[in-house]
Amino acid sequence: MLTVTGLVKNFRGKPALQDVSFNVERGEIHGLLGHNGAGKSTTLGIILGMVEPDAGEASIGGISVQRDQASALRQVGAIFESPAFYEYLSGWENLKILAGYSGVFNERAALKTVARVGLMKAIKNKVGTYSHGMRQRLALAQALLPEPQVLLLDEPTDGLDPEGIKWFRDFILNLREERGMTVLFNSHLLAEVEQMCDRVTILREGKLVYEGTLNSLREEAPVYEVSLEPWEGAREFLELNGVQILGPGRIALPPEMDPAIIVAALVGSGIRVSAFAPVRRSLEDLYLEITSSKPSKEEPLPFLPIA
Ligand SMILES: Nc1ncnc2c1ncn2[C@@H]1O[C@H](COP(=O)(O)OP(=O)(O)OP(=O)(O)O)[C@@H](O)[C@H]1O
Repeated sequence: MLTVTGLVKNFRGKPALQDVSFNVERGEIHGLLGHNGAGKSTTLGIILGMVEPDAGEASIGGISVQRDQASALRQVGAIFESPAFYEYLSGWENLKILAGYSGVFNERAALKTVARVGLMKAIKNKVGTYSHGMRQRLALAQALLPEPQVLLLDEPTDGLDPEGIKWFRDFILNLREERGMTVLFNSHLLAEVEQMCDRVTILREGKLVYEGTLNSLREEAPVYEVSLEPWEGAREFLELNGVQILGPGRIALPPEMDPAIIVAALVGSGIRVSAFAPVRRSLEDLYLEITSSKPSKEEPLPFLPIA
C-alpha cells in the first residue's frame, strides 16, 4: 500500500536520510521509530510531498508521490507536525473550512466523524479553548473526513496524558478493525508502538537499522555472557567473525550464527571457554541497543581461526 524506496535527504550538506527503503502492507499498523533527529518526520514529510527528497521516492497504492502527488495522496489522511487551526472559530467551523480545501464538506459524514472522535459536546466551542487532547481529536477528525484508506500520523500521542494515549490507541485499532485502515505513524516511544503495531521500521541517524515485527527484534542479535581466556585473543577472533563486543564478557552474535559453532571455533583456536550463556533482554533493552549502536549490516567475515 505504501512504499518508500532509496530515500536520501540532506539538509545543508548534513545527511538526514541515507538510502531508506521500507513498505507498509494494506491494513497494517506500522510504527516508524527512532530517537530525536533520526529522520522520522523527514520521512513522513517526503511521503506527504511536503519535503523534496534528494533521491528516491514514496508511492501510495502504486502511485509515486513525487511524480503525481495529487493522485497519490487522494487516499491519504494525515496529521503532520502541530496542526494549525483558526483559534477564534469553533471546531465545527474549522472542519468546514479545512475540508473545503480538499473537497466537499458533507455535514452528515462530518457529524459522524466528530461523534466518533468524541468531540460532540465541544465542537461548537472556539478552538482557542480546546485542550491539547481535544486539538488532537479535531486533527484526527479532519484527517478522517475524506474517508482515507491510509492514515499518516506524526508523533500522534506527543503531549497526551495516559488516558489520551489509551483512547488514541483503541481508536486506531478500531479503525483498522472496522475499515481495514492502513496506518503509518512515527514515535520515539517503544511502549506506545509495541501495543499497536504489526511491524516497525527503526531509523538511527538517518539510516534504517531494522524493519520487521517487534517479536523478531527479540530474536535479533542474541546476547551471550561469556568467560573466555585469554580475553584479548578471544575478542580479536570474535570481532573478525562479525560478533559484536558489548562489554567485557558480553557479546552479541549475528542472528544467523549458531553459538555451538562459534564455541567449537573458539576452542579450536586455543581459547579456553568456561562460560557461554544466553542473556534474556527486555524489548526496551533491545530497542535501546539498536538505536544507540549496532553492528553494520555488512556480511560477517568467514570463520578465520587466529594463527
Ligand atoms: N527543515 C530542516 N532544515 C534543516 N535541518 C533539518 C530540517 N528538518 C530536519 N532537519 C534535520 O534532519 C535530521 C532529521 O530530522 P527529523 O525531524 O526528520 O527527525 P525525527 O526523527 O523526526 O526527530 P524528532 O523525534 O525529534 O521529531 C535532524 O538532524 C534535523 O535537525
